[in-house]
Amino acid sequence: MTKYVELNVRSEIGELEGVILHTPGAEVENMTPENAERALYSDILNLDVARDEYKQLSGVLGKIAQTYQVKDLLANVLKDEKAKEAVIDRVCKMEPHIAIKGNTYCIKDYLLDQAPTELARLLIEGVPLKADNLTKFLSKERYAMRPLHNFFFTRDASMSVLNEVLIGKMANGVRDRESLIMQSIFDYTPGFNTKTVNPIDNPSVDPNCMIEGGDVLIARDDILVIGNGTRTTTQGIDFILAQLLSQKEEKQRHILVQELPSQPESFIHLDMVFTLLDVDKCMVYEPLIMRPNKYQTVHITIQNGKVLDIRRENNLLEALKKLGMDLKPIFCGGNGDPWNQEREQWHSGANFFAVGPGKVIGYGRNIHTMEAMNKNGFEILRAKDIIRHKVELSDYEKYVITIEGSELPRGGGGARCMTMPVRRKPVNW
Ligand SMILES: NC(=[NH2+])NCCC[C@H](N)C(=O)O
Repeated sequence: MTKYVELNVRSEIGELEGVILHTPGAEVENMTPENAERALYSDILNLDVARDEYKQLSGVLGKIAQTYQVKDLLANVLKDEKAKEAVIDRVCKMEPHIAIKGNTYCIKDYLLDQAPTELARLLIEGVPLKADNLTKFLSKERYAMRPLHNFFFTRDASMSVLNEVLIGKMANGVRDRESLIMQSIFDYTPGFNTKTVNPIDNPSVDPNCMIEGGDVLIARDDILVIGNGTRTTTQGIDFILAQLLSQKEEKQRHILVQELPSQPESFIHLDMVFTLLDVDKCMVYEPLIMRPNKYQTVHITIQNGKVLDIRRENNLLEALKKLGMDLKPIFCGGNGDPWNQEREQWHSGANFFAVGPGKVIGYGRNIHTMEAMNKNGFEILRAKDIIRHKVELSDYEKYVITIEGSELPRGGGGARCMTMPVRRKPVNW
């Protein structure tokens, strides 16, 4: 029996109680160098190695919190005939070619015939095109329904914000079905006891609205820090703002917006350059977050359903400090050498996932970052040693659990990108 936790996330660092994961499957290898870019990867991946590395992440998380696999959650939803039809209808609405009778790629009936577990697999791994006529035989497409290559980055397609789930409006069509699956999971799994908000269900939403979870950080229950770049547009942030305004809360709430460069691709999300580590520490890619540059920081203050104030700030850390969050930055790639900073940022060196205040997970390969963490009081513990009981987490107060990452980062992300927390304990600020 799966033990569900009620959804509630009010910080980036509160002790983790539940998290949604997706172990990379066949979808990760279903691409060629030529279409890796279309799949949003920096390179093609070796699945065996990727899975081995991933096991370190999921193994460690399994010792700390309740973990859920997307595929299991989805299969469970699909057991209900009504839910199954609704999910397939949603998919067909988003990818109409699979539903049009007579269309070469029509697979709707085939999908409806599948048992829950198999259907869940197909929805994630894709449905290969059966070459049973000339058009299909000559088609360059290998799939009637494309694989979701990026689903192991469960962070992006849905976001737990307090006790609701904001569904991502993905910047790239290849990730759209992920959002739909996440919405279906939360809509049809009563155990999470939550409500979903999906921009596309709102008829008046701006067509340029885009929001991905890698850009949305809950610094405190009254402060959202949101990246504005290639994946989350100003219209996306305005959608979130409108949601907050509609709640008409008496308490002041804040949105801090950080503009991001569009190049290189390792800057896709805010969590690639800024993550929270502890009540008083954060990880930064220093050239972007700390140094004066053209990427602006904007502070929006909301109260009683109104925008009280909207202004530019010098930088993110100063803005947070004004709100009572005085965070000491630790530099990705260490202090000093810009090459080390660039190299380690590229391999998701700033992308930490907190399992509690001062307790985080990241890639061990980024040695300069690890050295900086260690100098700031974090013990470096290998995930492998924890899984094998060579090291007990309870013996340490502040730590980084390191996972190996030679294949996983080629997909374009790190520990935060690969985790979608559903419940955290309150933080003692
Ligand atoms: N939260 C993150 N930084 N996620 C990284 C996602 C990487 C993925 N290849 C994409 O381009 O969408």
